[in-house]
Amino acid sequence: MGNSNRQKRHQGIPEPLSEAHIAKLKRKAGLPVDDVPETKKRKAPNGKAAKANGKSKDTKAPQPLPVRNAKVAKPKSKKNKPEPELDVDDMSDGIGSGFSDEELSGLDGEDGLKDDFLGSDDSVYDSEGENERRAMFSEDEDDSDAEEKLTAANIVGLSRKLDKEKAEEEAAAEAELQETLQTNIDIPHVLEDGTEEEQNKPLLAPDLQLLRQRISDTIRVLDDFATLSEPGASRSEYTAQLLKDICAYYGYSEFLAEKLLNLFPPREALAFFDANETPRPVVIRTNTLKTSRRELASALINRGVTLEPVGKWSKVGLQVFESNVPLGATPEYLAGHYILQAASSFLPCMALAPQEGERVLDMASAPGGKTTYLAALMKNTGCIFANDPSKTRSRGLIGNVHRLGVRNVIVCNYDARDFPKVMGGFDRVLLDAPCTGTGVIAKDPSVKTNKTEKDFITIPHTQKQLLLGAIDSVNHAGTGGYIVYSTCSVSVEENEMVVQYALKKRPNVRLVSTEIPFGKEGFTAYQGKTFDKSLSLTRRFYPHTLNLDGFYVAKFHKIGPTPANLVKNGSESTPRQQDEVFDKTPILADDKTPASAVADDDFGGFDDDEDAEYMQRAKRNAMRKRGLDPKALEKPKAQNKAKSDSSEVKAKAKTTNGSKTKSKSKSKA
Ligand SMILES: C[S@@+](CC[C@H](N)C(=O)[O-])C[C@H]1O[C@@H](n2cnc3c(N)ncnc32)[C@H](O)[C@@H]1O
Repeated sequence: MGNSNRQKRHQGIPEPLSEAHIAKLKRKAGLPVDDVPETKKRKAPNGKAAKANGKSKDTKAPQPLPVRNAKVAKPKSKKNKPEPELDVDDMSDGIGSGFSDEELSGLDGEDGLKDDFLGSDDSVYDSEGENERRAMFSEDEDDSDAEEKLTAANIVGLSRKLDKEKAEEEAAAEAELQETLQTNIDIPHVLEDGTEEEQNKPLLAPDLQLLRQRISDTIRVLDDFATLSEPGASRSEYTAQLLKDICAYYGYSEFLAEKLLNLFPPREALAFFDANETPRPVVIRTNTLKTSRRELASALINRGVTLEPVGKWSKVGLQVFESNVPLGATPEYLAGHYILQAASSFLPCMALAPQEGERVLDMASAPGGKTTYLAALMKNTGCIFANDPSKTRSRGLIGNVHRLGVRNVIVCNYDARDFPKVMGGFDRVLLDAPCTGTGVIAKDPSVKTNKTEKDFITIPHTQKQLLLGAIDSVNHAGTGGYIVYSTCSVSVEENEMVVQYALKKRPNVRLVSTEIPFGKEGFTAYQGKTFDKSLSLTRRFYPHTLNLDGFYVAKFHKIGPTPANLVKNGSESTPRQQDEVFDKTPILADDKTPASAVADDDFGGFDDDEDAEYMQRAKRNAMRKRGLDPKALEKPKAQNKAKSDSSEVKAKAKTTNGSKTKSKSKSKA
């Protein structure tokens, strides 16, 4: 079995829906059958080309003029390929473009996905051409025409005669077709009969096969509404029926099904709902801090694990095709040579592109899949603050950091909305935001029913606050100044609307390319709302096109400090940030103030006051770099002293109060 077939089976890209039935009906009615692959007909001897053109026997379709170069038929055949509205270009750019990874070649005997990833079969066009050429010189040709054919002078006349005949026959066929259209067309009966009350009765045991058929029929009608809709029925009636059936068939709340249905054209929506029923492939990320992909692949293959490269775009990802061993318990896993991770999780890290030696903040980091990837990209240099307010989830993060041999991470537990108050000056910030999870329904089907309208208000609200915090924590003047915002949701409320909000509230940031060469562009308009044009630089990833989790990635560049008055004046400011802006862009060592500029000129002279100012500035910078609030320096010494005196007294009092108190104060320390 080739890679592409395996990929299709395991990655669960939904099969395009069968059009055979409607094609049959259309042929019966003498309608052109544009969307049905004609593979079999093309292979038929003597290439009955009239059939391939969608004309039935009965319509006495004219024979086509002989075509010497059979390849002219090719574009037409291509047009006739089934069109499941999938992101073919994206697939070929991304996963499907062949993993000719030198590291892996020969390890599992697979060259990766081929160009026929979607099952296109160009070879049929060649065989069609061959048949047509043979028919042209066949002994069955009419001898009575032979003389005319051989007379060069008659060629023009003959050609005109044939053209005329052809035109007449075509006109007759068209008239017949119109007549058939009026009388014989088989319109699927999709809309439910009965009163509204009867229609709303829940189906106790829905017949899934019938439901599926009706969903397919409804989508066909919506695709070709003018021809296939019942007289007098409106498009919205069909859409309502589709929504109802999708809820019953896949088990979604009507609220969520409608939200998701609105994201796509109906046929693509069906592919999306189908893809949510199939698990995404198991993927492992090689921990390059400890091993290479080649070494890891060979070790796992020796253990009976069948692997495939995830894609050209990831030099570390390996897709697990089959495994007889538990992947979370192999010696390689325990030694930290890999982590089990969704391929989509690579994307925001790749977009952030942290550099060696930088200072990075991972704002919502547990359980650390992305933190540890960032650490590997930075080759364990620089410093990553891995934050997550959930201490329980942070245990997983700490476990991963240790297991994977990461040495440049500091774990902290803040609500990241407060982060700019805590510290700043980061070169890059990753905000992999908490979200509704509408991109990972395959992993967590409870999302189908447990997400309410309220969630799509409160969660985006938090996301907006977090994103402003991320922006205000970045140093615009250093090597980076980048912020990546990502969610595993496909909803516009959590993606484009959050990004649009940040652009409005922080004019000191711009969207830049994620540099991810696949995925769909973010929306620049949606349901009557328009967003900044630069939103097209953000990327949407869908399970039905790329077989990745549904995911969203936006990358910002900060080009200046946040104006201090901005939040106060903003009409939609969020409650937590109404009072102050905490832009922690640090004062750089080489910042010139008028005082220091004078000092430069006065080289050699010493001035105690000036030195004190320098020292104070250096202390403030050092505190910021250590993540401390430099305002603490400004507290009057006397007050500090009084405080420390009183705490000394308290501590002394405690030590005299027996061993229990002693151990308590020790553990506090
Ligand atoms: C999508 S998960 C992060 C996954 C993580 N980046 C990884 O790759 O392993 C979202 C995280 O946001 C955290 N979170 C929720 N509210 C938060 C807040 N106010 N500030 C920071 N993190 C928060 C959750 O605890 C959760 O761990």
